Amino acid sequence: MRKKIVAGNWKMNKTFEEGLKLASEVVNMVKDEVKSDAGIVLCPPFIELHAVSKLVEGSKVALGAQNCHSKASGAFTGEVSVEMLKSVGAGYVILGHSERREYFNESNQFLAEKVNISLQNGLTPIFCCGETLSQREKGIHLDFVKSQLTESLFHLSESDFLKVVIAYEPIWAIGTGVTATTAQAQEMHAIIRDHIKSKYGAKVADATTILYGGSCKPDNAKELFACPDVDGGLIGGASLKARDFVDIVKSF
Ligand SMILES: O=C[C@H](O)COP(=O)(O)O
Repeated sequence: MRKKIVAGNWKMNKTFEEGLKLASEVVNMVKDEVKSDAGIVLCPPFIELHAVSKLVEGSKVALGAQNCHSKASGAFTGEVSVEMLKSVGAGYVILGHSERREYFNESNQFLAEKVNISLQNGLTPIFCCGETLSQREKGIHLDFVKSQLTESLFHLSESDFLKVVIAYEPIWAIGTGVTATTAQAQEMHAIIRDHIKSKYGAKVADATTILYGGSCKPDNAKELFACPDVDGGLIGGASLKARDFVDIVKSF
């Protein structure tokens, strides 16, 4: 049985105090209300990672970063390495989010380097993929997403690939309030799984966790998570409210 996961990507939101308050609320609600063994991951901004790691210690909640550098260390002003992330207790790192692809020109090849260094240091990449509205309208969305996976992940050995979590995030659904329909989400998730199968075989494809992201909220999470190939969510806006985030976690 593959792992179910709900990860909250806070993006560039919450001051230090606000972040600690949100994390505490999530930890307390999870303790009282969540009975499932779904993975729960909080991905705050870098400056909150250390303090949030203390708050989640001993709970069901794991910690993730929103990015890392592709090199181990060195003269890269303003950047954060995987070793630093590990040292503050991060277990996951979001890579290839469409916002980083768009605003920081991150290419599939560059992301492959980040995937490699994350895996070498024991961090689980949450690798994001997804198409624009115009790609979908042109009917090239399925091939586009497949190429993102091929170019950033398919050089990995089977054992390394098995450590990666994939997040399908249609760009047109991110922060827009427009969610993919269950049919659209299921179609792409099945295509992704099939693409993995063509490279690594059915056993690996079946074991790969594929999350959905894009305006996922408490009122649509249940139907999205009920899709056979949707294994949870990468949540943006709704992860900024503890009640909403935990309600999404409870949607399995
Ligand atoms: O990483 C999260 C996604 O970009 C989804 O964001 P959203 O839930 O605000 O649409």
